[in-house]
Amino acid sequence: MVPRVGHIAFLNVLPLTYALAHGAAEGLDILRAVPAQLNDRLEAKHLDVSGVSSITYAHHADDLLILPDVCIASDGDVRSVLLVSRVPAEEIGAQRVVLSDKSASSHVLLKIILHRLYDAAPMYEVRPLTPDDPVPDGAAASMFIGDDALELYHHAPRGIYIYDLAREWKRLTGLRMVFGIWAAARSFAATHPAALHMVHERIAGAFRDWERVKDAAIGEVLADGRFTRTELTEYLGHAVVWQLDAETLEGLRCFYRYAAEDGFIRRAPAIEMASV
Ligand SMILES: C=C(O[C@@H]1C=C(C(=O)O)C=C[C@H]1O)C(=O)O
Repeated sequence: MVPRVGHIAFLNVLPLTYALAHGAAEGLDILRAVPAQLNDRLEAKHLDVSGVSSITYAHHADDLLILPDVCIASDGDVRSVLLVSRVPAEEIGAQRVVLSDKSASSHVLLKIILHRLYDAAPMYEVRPLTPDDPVPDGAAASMFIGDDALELYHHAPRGIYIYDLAREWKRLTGLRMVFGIWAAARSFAATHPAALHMVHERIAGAFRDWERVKDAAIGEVLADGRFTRTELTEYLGHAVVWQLDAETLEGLRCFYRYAAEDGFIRRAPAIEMASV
């Protein structure tokens, strides 16, 4: 049996991208896609294990288990999850806000932040977005994630207000924000424990190896000229946090609690980890 594994096609998981390109993909069937697509594929049982949005687990906790040790989080500024606005956030009110169609967790995060910190209740619309046209006509603001957001962070258009949503979350809660997790289908975990162990070890091992390979890994992605070495070094392992430890789990529990309180999920799920 060849495990079907979803891989997030963003720089925020470069340690794993690098490992997969250097041997760790052997014996795995890898699907590379943005989080929203991987969420759908894991929910539809077309994948056995995947990097997904943390909010996906809250919607499907009966079918999924969280993999221990690894996640995509930040402790304050993350740089790649942004509200990009024509007006200060205090003035968004009931105007239109466009949400990136690549995301799911950050939709809920933005709604929590705008509701709790800025007393706003916008009309939300999910659409594809591009950094060339950061706030489409007719909208007051938009929300970007991933490499496009990181590009806007480093090349903010004139006259546009940029809010780092992980910084806003830290201001609201004092906690870390967990955007992404790795989840396994419960049915796969029950029937293929050895394969699950192998997949988890490949993923966790990639992040353990990061210090050793990071200069080479960053070197490989510099060629497209989108980011500098300094930008990527600061982003990977400083802004982005990959350890799913007790402190990070506290942030995840709080995210689920607020999401439930504000009506975006039915209830905060108990966090159940896969045994690997
Ligand atoms: C920090 C990030 O976290 C991501 C944001 C996600 C979401 O909003 O659903 C899901 C997975 C992560 O890749 C990012 O993409 O920049």
